[in-house]
This record gives sequence, structure tokens and C-alpha cells, in this order.
Amino acid sequence: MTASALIVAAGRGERLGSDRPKAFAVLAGRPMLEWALDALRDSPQIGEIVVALPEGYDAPDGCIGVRGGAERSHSVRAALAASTGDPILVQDAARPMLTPEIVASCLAAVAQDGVDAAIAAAPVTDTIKEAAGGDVVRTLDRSVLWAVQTPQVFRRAALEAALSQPDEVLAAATDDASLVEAAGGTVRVVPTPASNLKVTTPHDLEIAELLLRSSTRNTP
Ligand SMILES: Nc1ccn([C@@H]2O[C@H](COP(=O)(O)OP(=O)(O)OP(=O)(O)O)[C@@H](O)[C@H]2O)c(=O)n1
Ligand SMILES: C[C@](O)(CO)[C@H](O)COP(=O)(O)O
Repeated sequence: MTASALIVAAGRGERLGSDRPKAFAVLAGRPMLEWALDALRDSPQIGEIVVALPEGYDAPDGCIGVRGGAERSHSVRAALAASTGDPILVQDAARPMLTPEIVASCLAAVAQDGVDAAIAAAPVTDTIKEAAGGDVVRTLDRSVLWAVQTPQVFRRAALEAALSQPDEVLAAATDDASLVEAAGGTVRVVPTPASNLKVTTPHDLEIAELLLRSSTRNTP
């Protein structure tokens, strides 16, 4: 069956502080959402693209639009309900460095036997410490740590089951794979460059602008 891509674009972007929802903030001359859309439109495995949108925004050309929810996972659930494909690729509009190569790697990984989800992730390069009240409790073993990104690709049945939980369970999840993990599913990491960053703050927007303006993706 053909894959569906879900792009979650319904967030407010409070940490970015722009005058419009973050997915529509201008990045290298275009709405941020368009960068991830380009990579998905250039991926032949993707049969349909569903975009979860803020109120008052229309679906981009060739995409199915749905109204997003209160939290990110609620937006994923709304987009999933409007999709028909299998597997399902979930992408943040706020990750504009997506490429067709990353899409292909994650789709290939989820097609392997026994895998319920395949998620883009970069090995952690900083030393990570756990702290409480300002004091370090422990230093974690960096060799087993991954900084998780999107895309996250799921077998449809696994994502449907994960997202069928109560609203408050979904609201507490910072990514979709964690819901599949909690249900005992097998989630595989797909090594991806750290440059597949999420635009959260104005500083991230500056970095993404520099990367995109120096990339061949920005040539007509
Ligand atoms: N209710 C929500 C919240 C987030 N998102 C999307 O989920 C992605 C990752 O979320 P995040 O970076 O936290 O975006 P915002 O919620 O917009 O940011 P902030 O928390 O700063 O308001 C973004 O593409 C965002 O548009 C969404 O579709 N629906
Ligand atoms: C899904 C995600 O991009 C993986 O890193 C991230 O967890 C989203 O977090 P946010 O707090 O909604 O920005």
C-alpha cells in the first residue's frame, strides 16, 4: 500500500514569537511549511499529504487540510483520521531540513520485519546530565542516547492503536513514537544528521535560514 504523510503545522510558535503561526513564518523567502512539503512532494513513495492546520489557514496545493488539535499529538490524530495510506509518516512543519533521502531511509526501516515504527534520530554529542533542584543527580551514558527528530514512520495499525488513548495521555507525549513504545511496540532509530533541526527559537530560525540559503534546495 502507498504511504501517507501527515504534517503537523497547527502550533502557535510561542517560543519563536513570530506574528503568525510558526509553520507560516517566513524562512528563506517562503512559509516554513513549504520546505518539508517540497521533500515530501519529491518522494515517490508518498501517495497523499495531510496537513494539520491552525484555524483560518487553507490546505497547501495538492494536500488535504484538517484543523489541528490543542496539543501536537491531537493534531497528529486529526490528520491520521483524514488519511488512507499505510505506512504513515509524521513530520513537523517546524523541521524544514527534511530531504527525500531521509524520507526513503525511514520508510525502508519500517518495512523491515518486526518493526512498528522507524524514527529519524541523531547520536547525542553533548554530555547529558540529569539534575534536580539545580544539582546533578547523574551523568547518563551518552553512547546509547539519541536526539529524536521527525520524520517518524509507523505501521498504520500501530499508530492508530497508540493514538486511541485518552486526550490527556496524548497531551503528555512529546513525540508519537513514545506512545508506540509504551504499548510495547518495536521502534527503530534511523541515523540522521543533526542538521535536521527543529525551529523552536529565533536562533534556530537564523540557523535554518543560513543552511537553506547555502543549500542546493534553495535553487529554482
Ligand atoms: N497543537 C499543536 C502543537 C504543535 N503542532 C505542530 O507540531 C510541531 C512541533 O511543535 P512545536 O515545535 O512545539 O511547535 P509550536 O507548538 O508551534 O511551538 P510553541 O510550543 O513554541 O508554541 C510544529 O510543526 C507544530 O506546528 C501542531 O500541529 N499542533
Ligand atoms: C516530535 C519532536 O520533533 C521530536 O523531537 C519533538 O518532540 C516535538 O517537540 P515539541 O515540544 O512539540 O516541539
